[in-house]
Order: sequence, then structure tokens, then C-alpha cells
Amino acid sequence: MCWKDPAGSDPYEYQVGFNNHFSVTHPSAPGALPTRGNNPQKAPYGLYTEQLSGTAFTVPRHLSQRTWLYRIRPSVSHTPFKPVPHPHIISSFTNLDDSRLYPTPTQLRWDPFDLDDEKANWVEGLQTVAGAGETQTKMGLAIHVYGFGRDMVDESFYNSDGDMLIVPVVGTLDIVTEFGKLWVPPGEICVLPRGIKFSVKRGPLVETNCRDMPSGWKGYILETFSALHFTLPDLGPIGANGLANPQDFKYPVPWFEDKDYGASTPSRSSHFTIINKFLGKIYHATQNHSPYNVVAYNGNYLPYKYPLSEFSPVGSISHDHPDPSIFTVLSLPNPATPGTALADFVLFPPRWLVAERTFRPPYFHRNVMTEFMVNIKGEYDAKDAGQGGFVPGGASLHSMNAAHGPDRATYEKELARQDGPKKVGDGSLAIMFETSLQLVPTKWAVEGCGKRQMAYSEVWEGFEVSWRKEKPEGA
Ligand SMILES: O=C(O)Cc1cc(O)ccc1O
Ligand SMILES: [Fe+2]
Repeated sequence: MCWKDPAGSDPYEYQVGFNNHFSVTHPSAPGALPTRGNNPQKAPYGLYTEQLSGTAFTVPRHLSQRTWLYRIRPSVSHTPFKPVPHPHIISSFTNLDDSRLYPTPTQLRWDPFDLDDEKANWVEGLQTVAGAGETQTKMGLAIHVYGFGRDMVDESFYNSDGDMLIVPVVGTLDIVTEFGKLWVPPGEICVLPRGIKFSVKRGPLVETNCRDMPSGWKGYILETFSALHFTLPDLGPIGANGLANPQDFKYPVPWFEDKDYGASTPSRSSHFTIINKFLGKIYHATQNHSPYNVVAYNGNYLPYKYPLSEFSPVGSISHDHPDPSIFTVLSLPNPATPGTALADFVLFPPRWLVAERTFRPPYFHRNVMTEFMVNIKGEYDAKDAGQGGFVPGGASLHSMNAAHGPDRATYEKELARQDGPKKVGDGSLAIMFETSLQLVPTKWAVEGCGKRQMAYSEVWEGFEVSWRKEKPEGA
């Protein structure tokens, strides 16, 4: 089934259904998909047949992901890769003496990051904030910010290190992939799995309340190095429905161009550049044609997007504050420890809080998971969003076991609260990258970026010791 935005702001069409197996052909080339098998002696219209695997051939069937592509030229027709410096990307976090890293258990919070991004394209504008593990053994993850002001033209990127879950905060992303196009405004996310080629262009700059992020296209990226990919979390007693429903995940429909590059091409360059991130380094190769030449495909390894507004949250309808795992949108299980995640993508959506006899904002806690949060817009219910607070566009890192929770202002306001049911988060959106691994921030994030809120810990100062007034006599 094809889906089209009824409001008309997204110009593209999509196929729907999380992890579906799609067998599709561009409408201009009926019959481009082989009718028997994947790999005919000669594919229809002389197309080249290519398998792109997202998992090892031998993984259990329910984890297996691969797509067969039918394309105008084989992907392999390009020059050898040459390294190109990119000083801001880090993909190995295991050497804690690496001078680019800054291990610290301190609670960290940042105002919106300032990136020197006007001339950068999306790849050049990547900057690593934190990470764990490394790409070589496919164990770990990295968190990056991006900021760019230039479209990727005649350039395509693919990542050999991991999958990228992209969270735009300012500016719509207009993404061309080998599988078709994705339109990703703030409020939606997309996942670009390992190995898939794509180019990021600037879509409209939508209204933002990010005070310090007035210009540019900016957002956050969770990069997962794992050999497996995001899944929908189990629902357990919640039942068969709710949270992120499979039909709300949108996959592109085929889009291709039959475009050659040569000396006579009046383009910026006389070739197309393929950019690869491999072991944390950037490499360039060139070729004489557009890689967006896939006419038909058949498989379940594809990029996709998800509008966060479709998330159907569950919560407490009597008393007590449920743990935030109820807000998991996508999860990447940690095979080493059943029930834990290498990475969870968690959403704090607008919702009604009705719990009685309950301290409703997030409680004080010291979690075994590491929490990296981003305020996309509005006010998060545990933190003041004013100047120096958890501001839109800003982020926080609460590492394994690090105590955190409501700031003093929120705590006092909640103790004094009289009202009944309350809608929180109207017009607001916060997300969390949560991991069972120990994240290491980069030196840039802790010292270099100039956006760290050095006074963050003060939000938890000055709590009244009510006990002394209220304790039973003799205690
Ligand atoms: O720290 C945070 O704000 C995230 C969070 C939210 C919540 O409702 C409970 C626990 C938790 O870590
Ligand atoms: Fe937390």
C-alpha cells in the first residue's frame, strides 16, 4: 500500500509496515522485478542484480535482513577509496587515554551545540559527542550532532560502521537514498541502516523555538555499531497494540536517475563522489554515474522514517510513575544480557498525567542504563526549560549510576501541586538515547564546544531538609 501525507507537506510517497518485505518496481518500468527467483541469468531490461545484506546470511530467519536491487549499473564501478580527513568524527571509545575523549561520571548538560556549519554538507557537519565500544567488533554506539548549510550534490554517503538513527531538531531533511526519497521534518526520525547510500539536502526550515539555534539544519544522530538492527520492543502485557505501531513506519518507493558524468556534464564536478565512513574515518571514491539508479527491489533491508506524533503511549491511570521504558519507540537488544538494550530510542510525547497520590515528574534515580536526552521542543516535565535549563535543542548526559531527577524548581512545584489531570508536553517533544553501555563523552563535548552548562549541578542544590521539621519526636 502506498501512503501519501494527507496534509501535503511531505511531497513523497511511501510504503508502510515495520520490517516488511517489499517487492517493488518503479512505475515507469513495469516488469523490472524478476518474476522467478532473485538472481536470473539476465535481469529484465538488462538491469544489474545486486544483493545488499544487512545481516549475516546465517542469522536466525526472524533477524535476517537483505534486499535484492535491480540497478542500471553495478555499484562496484568506482575508483579505489582515498582517505579524506574529518577531524570531528570518533568511532572508537575503548582507549580511555585517547586525548579526544573525556571520561567523566559527572552529569552533563548542554545548550544547543554551535557548529561551524554554514559551508558544510551533512557529512562534513558531523561532530561526535559521546560513544561506547568500537566499530571493529560491532559492539558499541556513538552519538553525534550534525549541522549543515550545503546540500550534498553529486555526493553520496554510506556508513560501514553502523546504522544511523537521525533526529532532526531544526530544518527538514530531504534525503535521497538508493531506495527512494525520505522527507524528515523535526518531529519525525529516520533510520539509515549500514551500507545504504544516501544524500542529505536541505528541506524547509520550519519554525523553531530553539533560542540558540537560529540558523542551519541541525539535529542528533544515534549510530549503532551492532551487527543487528533496531526492532520494535516486545509489548508483553500491554498487548498486541500500542507504542509505535508497525503501520506508521514509512519506507521509500523506488526513485532513480539514469545519469552519467563526464567532462561534458555541466555539473559542479565531472564525477560523482561516494563517501564512506569506515572504522571511523572518511574515504572518498569517484564514479561516472549516479548511484541512485535502482529501478526495482525486493527485500526487507531498507531505510525508513517514523513520525513521533503517531506514538501511542501508555501510562499510569491510577497511581505511581511508570519507568520510561514504556516510551520505547525502537530497541536494539543486547544479546549478552536478555531484556537489556544496546540502544533504546525513547520518546517523551505529549500526554495526560492523571496519577493520583503520585509525584508525577520523573523521580530521583540512579539508573544502571546510561541516558542521553535531547529536548527537541517545548518543556520537559522534570526540568526547567528556561535560560540555563533543559532548553530546546539542548542535550543532557546522565551516565550509569549517576544520580539525577527533577530539578529543585520542579520538585517544589510538584509538592505544591493541587490540580487534577494535566496534559504535559503539549507542543513539546523530548527524546532519549538509552544504552546499557557506559558512554564516554568527547573532549569537544566536555571542554571544547563552549556549550556545556557548567552550573548544571546547581539545579539540584538547596533542597530543603524537611525531615528535620517533620520527623517524629525523638528520631
Ligand atoms: O532522567 C530522565 O528524565 C528520564 C527518565 C524519565 C522518567 O520518567 C523516569 C526515569 C528516567 O530516567
Ligand atoms: Fe533518568
